[in-house]
Amino acid sequence: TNSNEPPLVFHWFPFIGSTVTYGMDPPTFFKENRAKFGDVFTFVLLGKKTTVAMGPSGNDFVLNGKLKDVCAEEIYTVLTTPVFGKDVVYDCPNAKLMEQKKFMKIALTTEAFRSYVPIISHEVTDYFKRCADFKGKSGVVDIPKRMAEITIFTASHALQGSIIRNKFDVSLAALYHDLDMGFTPVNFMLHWAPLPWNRKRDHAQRTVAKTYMDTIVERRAMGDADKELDMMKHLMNSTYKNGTKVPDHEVAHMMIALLMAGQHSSSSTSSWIMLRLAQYPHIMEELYQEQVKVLGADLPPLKYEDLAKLPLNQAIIKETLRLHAPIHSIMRAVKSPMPVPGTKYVIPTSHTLLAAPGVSASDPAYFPNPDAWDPHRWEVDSPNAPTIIRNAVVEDEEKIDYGYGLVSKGSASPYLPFGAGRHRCIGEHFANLQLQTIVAETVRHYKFRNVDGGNTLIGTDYASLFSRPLEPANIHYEERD
Ligand code: HEM
Ligand SMILES: N#Cc1ccc(COc2ccc(/C=C/c3ccc(C(F)(F)[C@](O)(Cn4cnnn4)c4ccc(F)cc4F)nc3)cc2)cc1
Repeated sequence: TNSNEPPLVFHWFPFIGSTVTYGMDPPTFFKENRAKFGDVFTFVLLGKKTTVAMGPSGNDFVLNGKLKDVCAEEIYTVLTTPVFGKDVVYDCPNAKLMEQKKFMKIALTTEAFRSYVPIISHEVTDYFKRCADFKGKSGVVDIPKRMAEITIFTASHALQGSIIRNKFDVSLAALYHDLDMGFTPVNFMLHWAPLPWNRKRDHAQRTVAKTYMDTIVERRAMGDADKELDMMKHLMNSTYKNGTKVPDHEVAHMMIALLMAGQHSSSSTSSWIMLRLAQYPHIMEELYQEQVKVLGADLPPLKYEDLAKLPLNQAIIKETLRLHAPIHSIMRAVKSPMPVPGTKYVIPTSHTLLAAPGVSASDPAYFPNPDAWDPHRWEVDSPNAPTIIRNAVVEDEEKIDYGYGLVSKGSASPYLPFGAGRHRCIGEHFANLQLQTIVAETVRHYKFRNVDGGNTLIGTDYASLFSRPLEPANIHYEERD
């Protein structure tokens, strides 16, 4: 390596480099090499020199990089464009993505959220009634499979509107599965290869996009009779700054992108939540008591306003995302040599940059007893409260507007499950609403515990694009009388 490049992780074979050790368990790989080299080091990932920049300053370096220095679409487009479709997200200039995020964000209003809570509650209750795996008063269930179904129904109905939800019968669900097959890290390399899953992906993308485009035509014909407050309706009526209306195919492709985003992130997170509640049944009991105390023993149907009155219910999602963030590696291409502040390193354009916000989220310097899943740590006076809260240093987080509203730069924060800066997530509030409603509804129906009654937790599968629990992950459920 040149004198001013970061240290290179030792590896035996060129091209393969550290791909396998990294790919099997990224967090361990990051932690072990951080101990050796500090917050900035380089490793070879499928023949590409990849420089990791960790800790709050590393997160800032990568996530708040200037447009002239770092590029997301160059890395991600090979993976996302065949799945989402052309002209959206990473298949267009960043300025166009910023406008698309503005359209998406405008549709995610409080008024829309108010209508989503009963929709999601109903989908969850209905699912538990219909699902064969939950038919007995008690039993064992493979929870990730069930949560994948619950999230696709709740997300498609709320985010995509009832017409698409009703089309999510067997056919669309099967097509969604084929689309999903193309959403794998192997396609960072083999996206072009005429492999069976890539042909299925391409057929599914065309078919799903056509279903959406037919629905757009259907709804346009309905005119004012169509009262639903969903994303599709809003995107159909959006116009770019240069005056052009969003074309139907771009609406369809953005809807697929949002479906994929929402599905993978929420089904992984909700699976981890349920596994953690089975690991710690007393927390599930506390959640139930919190609702009884705040909403009354008759537990009236959940409303949007109720969610803000259930702090432990909210803390469950925060704590689960702290230890189980679905996106463990955020990557950028380097477009011009980048000096790393406070070091002598200059990252050349031949490298890829990688941010791993999850590493600082389990750093004892910021989170005492970091590996403990302790939702109470988010209460201010808890012994495990994050350092930033304990010092009551309420950083007036720097905010910046990239064209889709003010977002926190998050530059000093050790907890960034939704990213930060230009590419920050716009689905955070929807995800929290969806997950909080699913959890609040579930604790009303069931008590969970590990099948063996112990307090172990299953391992993580890092081989797919979003880290998620290894499967099958069985838990024991018992109907709450
Ligand atoms: C627990 C749930 C979720 C988590 C943890 C999550 C996480 C993230 C992260 C880390 C990023 C930044 C990616 C990068 O910088 O390369 C991101 C971006 C994004 N997410 Fe999410 N997300 C979640 C749910 C959602 C949902 C429900 C939607 C849509 C309704 C969504 C849509 C997006 C979009 C459009 C971006 C912008 C990508 C860009 O600007 O390059 N996400 N998300
Ligand atoms: N051999 C081997 C071998 C090698 C390596 C490995 C493991 O290596 C890696 C490396 C990097 C990554 C990156 C994850 C990654 C990035 C981007 C996206 C995304 F773009 F898709 C997303 O952000 C997703 N998203 C956002 N919010 N919710 N979902 C998104 C944005 C907008 C949008 F509209 C829709 C979206 F859904 N998704 C996932 C995963 C695994 C294993 C094996």
